[in-house]
Amino acid sequence: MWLYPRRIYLNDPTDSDNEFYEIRAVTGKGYGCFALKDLKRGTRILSDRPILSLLNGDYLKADIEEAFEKMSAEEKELYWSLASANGQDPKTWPSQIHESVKGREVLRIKEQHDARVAKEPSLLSIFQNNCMEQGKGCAIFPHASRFNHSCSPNASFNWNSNIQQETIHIIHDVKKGDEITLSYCDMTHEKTLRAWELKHYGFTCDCLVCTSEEDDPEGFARQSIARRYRIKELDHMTSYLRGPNLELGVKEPEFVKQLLELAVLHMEIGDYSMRLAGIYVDLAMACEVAGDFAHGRDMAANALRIKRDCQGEDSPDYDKYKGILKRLNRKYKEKKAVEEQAAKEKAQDAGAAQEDI
Ligand SMILES: C[S@@+](CC[C@H](N)C(=O)[O-])C[C@H]1O[C@@H](n2cnc3c(N)ncnc32)[C@H](O)[C@@H]1O
Repeated sequence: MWLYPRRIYLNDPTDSDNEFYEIRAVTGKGYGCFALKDLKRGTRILSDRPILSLLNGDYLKADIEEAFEKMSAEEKELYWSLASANGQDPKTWPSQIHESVKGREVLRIKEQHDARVAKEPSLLSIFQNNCMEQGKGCAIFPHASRFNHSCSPNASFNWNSNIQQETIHIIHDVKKGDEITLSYCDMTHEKTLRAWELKHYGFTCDCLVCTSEEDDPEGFARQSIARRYRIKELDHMTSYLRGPNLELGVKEPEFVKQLLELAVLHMEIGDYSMRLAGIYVDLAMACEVAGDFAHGRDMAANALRIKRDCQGEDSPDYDKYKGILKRLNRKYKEKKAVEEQAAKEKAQDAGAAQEDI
């Protein structure tokens, strides 16, 4: 098995050097990644090292140029082979920057705009189109950059700081030949917002969620809109009661029901992400506060499974998730033992009472 690419490829984008997927040209999308075999949820298909990293997320053109100069000749060649979203129509972008935006941010916006509408690809236009988060900064990953977008993706990406690599995991079972996709935007957002988030990549998404018939009340698109709307509504209702405020949340009669509904909606739109894992963690904690350790451990087991499937057992905080499950398991067993002991004593008392009669 060769999960970690053994080399970076030289100006040949179709050389994936990976046993799980191959890279092929896709009409209208440049290249894309296609499964070489059936892949199960949770499979890590890639661990990728950055070729260019920036420590700050608010990078300027000069930061990229400086980092580029430090790269090897091979890496530079590879960088220029990545997709660029230049050549966009300036009329489709706002022509003014709001007066509340100041200093460095003004320069940043101008530089990025110029790179997008320029005729030729540039270091910046390529960076904008391919960069992924790396801790507090961002980076270019040679292999992870080849995955196309879908608003209902079958894989997810994550910077794993423990192993200092970008990982990609399958989040829905994939059939041999299927395209493997990531979501570049927040997939829980509604269509117009998603389109805005994707705008700088210079393409219009044609995935099933974006294109299916919206007029059909029973149709996939309508259901998808309704689900995403309800997710926003439930997020709004529950967010201030979650995490550190959970003890308050548990006192709200509808809170646990709302979190459960939120979990189901995320699964229905295919969002098996860390957000879903977070909902299950809160549900586990809420059950713990309420003394319902049986359901608590089920919720904690769901959270751990999603964490493992999206990020792997070597990801940061994996042990924290495991710890929650372990603690709830222990509390469940202790409570059960106390209940069984109480039941035994009650039965003995009843027996003794019988004998007295
Ligand atoms: C990170 S790159 C992905 C790999 C790229 N297709 C390539 O050939 O290297 C992002 C670019 O891929 C293309 N792309 C990604 N997802 C797409 C989609 N769903 N529809 C059309 N183009 C897409 C766009 O050109 C976008 O700017």
